[in-house]
Amino acid sequence: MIRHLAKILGPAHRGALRRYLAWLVGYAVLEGVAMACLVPVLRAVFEGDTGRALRMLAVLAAAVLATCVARYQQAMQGFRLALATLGTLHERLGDHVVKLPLGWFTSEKVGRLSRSATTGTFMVTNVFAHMLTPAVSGVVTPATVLAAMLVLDWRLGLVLLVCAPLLYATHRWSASWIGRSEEQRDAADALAGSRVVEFARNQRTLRAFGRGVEGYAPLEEAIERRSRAGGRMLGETMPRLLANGLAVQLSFAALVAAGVALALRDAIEPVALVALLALAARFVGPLSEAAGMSGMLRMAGNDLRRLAALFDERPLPEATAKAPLERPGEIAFEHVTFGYEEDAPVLRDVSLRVPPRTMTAVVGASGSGKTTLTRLITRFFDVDAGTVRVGGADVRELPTARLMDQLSLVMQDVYLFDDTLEGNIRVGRPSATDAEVREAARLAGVDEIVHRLPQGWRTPVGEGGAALSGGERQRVSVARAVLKAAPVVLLDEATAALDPENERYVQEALRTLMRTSTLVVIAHKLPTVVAADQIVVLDEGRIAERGTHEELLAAGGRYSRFWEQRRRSRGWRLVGAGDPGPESAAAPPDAAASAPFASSSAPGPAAAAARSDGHGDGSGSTGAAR
Ligand SMILES: Nc1ncnc2c1ncn2[C@@H]1O[C@H](COP(=O)(O)OP(=O)(O)OP(=O)(O)O)[C@@H](O)[C@H]1O
Repeated sequence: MIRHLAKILGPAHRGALRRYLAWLVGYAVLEGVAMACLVPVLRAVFEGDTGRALRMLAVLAAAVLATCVARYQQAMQGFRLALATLGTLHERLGDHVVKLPLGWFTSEKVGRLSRSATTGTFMVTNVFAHMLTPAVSGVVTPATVLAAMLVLDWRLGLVLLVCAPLLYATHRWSASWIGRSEEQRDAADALAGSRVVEFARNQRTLRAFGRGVEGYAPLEEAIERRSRAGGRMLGETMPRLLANGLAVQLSFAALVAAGVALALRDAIEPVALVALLALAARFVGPLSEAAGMSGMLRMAGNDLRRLAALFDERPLPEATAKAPLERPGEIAFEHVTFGYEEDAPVLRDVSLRVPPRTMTAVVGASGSGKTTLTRLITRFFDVDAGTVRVGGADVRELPTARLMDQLSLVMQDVYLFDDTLEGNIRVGRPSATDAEVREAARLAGVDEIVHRLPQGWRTPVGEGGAALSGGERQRVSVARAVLKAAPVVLLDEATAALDPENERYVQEALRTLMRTSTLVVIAHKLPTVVAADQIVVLDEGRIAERGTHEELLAAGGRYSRFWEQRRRSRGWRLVGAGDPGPESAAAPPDAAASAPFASSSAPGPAAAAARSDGHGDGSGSTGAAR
């Protein structure tokens, strides 16, 4: 836990952390010493030695005072560290994640980051403010009491020493069980909470399908799991708490038995025995307090581990020297092999040159590696073998900012900031003039949206662009790319989801972009594929074919087979899976035609393509296969 805290706080607070821990340990030792001082005081009182009693009382008072000072110091330093965490952790997290490769930002990892930035930060502050003190004094104070006992009466100290491993083992055993079951109950609580939110969020869908609360299995299951976890926690906690108590009682009984045996043989004075037993009773107090916090401590430990793991994520090596961009706008893949997992290449020995100001359409079945190809250009990940070049320079030798200056991205999942329409386009080039922003918007067809919106350019688009349709968001994204005018534009042509009007604007903007930029398009639409200067057909991570539309048709290979399929698909219709007849057609004939390279191996679950003559083979797939 301490190691994780040091990592989370960063080098700037390591000194403060060390000082805090020193005060904390000092406090726990002093607490034990103060308890031990009680023994000589009681002895002197019972023996009627007032002078010695007063002297020992003064020592006890000094020990108590020192304990108070140490307690105050460690509490203040703990609060200061908690405040420092609150003040700087988000900034440190931000500084760190901004250096991580873009490929790191999967939805799962972003979700984890968001949890760590909220509950994790809260937990770190809580650890300093409330948890570390009982956790440390639960070990250090009993150890000090034991040492004092050995000094004051080695025989009773020895009995305690023999009992200590039993107490420690029982404590660890029960704490880990209690912690685990509290953790499970907490996880079940969190799951039930998120299911309720999900249930509320999806009311429209659920009601549309006539599903009430009693019919929503994930929520029912989560509630059931939560009550099971609660019951299990009770069932598992009680016997372990009892076992813990029993170990304490047994140890105490052993100590009393040994003390009485010694007293009967006059080997110890009854007064001293009472005082030592009082000290022994203090031995178990901090242990019990730490045991009571075991669940919280375990959960805090998990949160700290997750936060520390975030700081362990390593950025890709950043180039310091600027490699010259000798061939601006050119992209080259030289024998590139890459896989997300070891020994599972997704791209295999890919070599490709995209000349400046040309358009390359990348096509291929779902999972063939099209998106991965574009991710390597943006250096989301580093290649396993070979080289990816942008503007003639190895992307690994370009500082991130310089590489990003060369690229514009228009991807499927367009994210708009909770800002005005204008502000969202300006993201493409913050220094652009108003006239340039308007021109980019006009080219991408955004001005047409502006006229319809109540506050025109100043209309807020809502978080994530919620106030706009998917097609409109895509147009804003294209406008950003037009405004940025980067030498290379990477575009995932998600136009399968666009209506004809949106699609027309996007196609027009593509033509504009082609005049100034190199375009690499993950193509879904035939007009894009046909207009491309070169078409790259990917098949299981390899370039299966490359050439112009005419060249590939003439070659009579995979591309021409897809083309032929498209040609025949003019008479196809989309029917629901399991639907017996072609007459329940759901899409216009050219819906299938727009996705010539949708997967033939994995047709979409919701729709299967069938020829209108009833001989469907599924290979036409859906237009929205991506
Ligand atoms: N972040 C990731 N981690 C692990 N595997 C991944 C990741 N992204 C993609 N893959 C896998 O890599 C392979 C290629 O994926 P990629 O997205 O490049 O294909 P694609 O041709 O773009 O497919 P689609 O047309 O369906 O989007 C697939 O098998 C996919 O499951």
